[in-house]
Amino acid sequence: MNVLEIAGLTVDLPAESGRTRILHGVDLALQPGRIHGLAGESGSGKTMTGLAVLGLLPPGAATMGQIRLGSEDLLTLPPRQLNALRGRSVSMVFQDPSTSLHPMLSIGHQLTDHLRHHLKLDRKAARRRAVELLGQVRIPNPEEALRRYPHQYSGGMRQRIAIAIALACEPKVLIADEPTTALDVTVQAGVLRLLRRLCDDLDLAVLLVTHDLGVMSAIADDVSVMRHGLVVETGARGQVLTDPRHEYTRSLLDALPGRSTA
Ligand SMILES: Nc1ncnc2c1ncn2[C@@H]1O[C@H](COP(=O)(O)OP(=O)(O)OP(=O)(O)O)[C@@H](O)[C@H]1O
Repeated sequence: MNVLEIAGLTVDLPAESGRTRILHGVDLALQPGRIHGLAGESGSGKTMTGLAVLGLLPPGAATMGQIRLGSEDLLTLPPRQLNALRGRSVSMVFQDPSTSLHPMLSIGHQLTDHLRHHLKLDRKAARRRAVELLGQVRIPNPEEALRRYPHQYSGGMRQRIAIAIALACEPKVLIADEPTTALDVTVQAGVLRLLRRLCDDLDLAVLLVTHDLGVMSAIADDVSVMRHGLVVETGARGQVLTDPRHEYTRSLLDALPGRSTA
């Protein structure tokens, strides 16, 4: 069963000479408890696909197609309803956790604000839930962490905290856009394992945007490959990464060091 279904998504952005089409009819389906990797070269439209789901495309963007979440088409929802949905049913983790965490506010402040705003929890309940969330993403001493500030944590820990905030409202869908790209290689594996565990435990549907096929082969269940604003190949990870059908996927794999599908 698909929790999120993107069908024929096109996105036009304003350009000097009128409009430029950056997505040309993207099809993509996410299932609960599965990580769907979205690969492709820089500029192929991976990030724009994620932003379209969240209704966060650049100003002046025009869309066609459908993004179905349950019975709703996110592309036709009025802004207020889309706002309510964002961060609740669908949430996002970005490459650089310092862009999603406020440097001047304590971790507790940021987490409880989010919980009180979206879930209308009282102070005590929000605090309890915040401690639980920090434990879930394996932040040591969650009670104490509430009083600390983002700069007191390493990049990997900050990304875990950003993931905790993204999960605060128990979303059905998590979009993770290059979540480990800014991290040390040694820390990357831990964050990927965390995403895997959360996906399994919470039955989350995860869209993992990454240009790194190594990351993809480590944790994705399904893989889609984008090129020039289109998904050119979709399938189970094993099939796409070992027996690609599309020539472009083959060329991406052949470009990996020490690897050839020929
Ligand atoms: N704010 C913007 N205004 C206009 N065009 C944009 C904007 N942001 C991105 N684009 C264009 O949209 C296309 C898709 O970009 P997108 O960021 O989705 O690619 P990507 O696959 O995520 O690449 P990367 O791996 O480099 O992040 C590119 O051609 C890009 O130049």
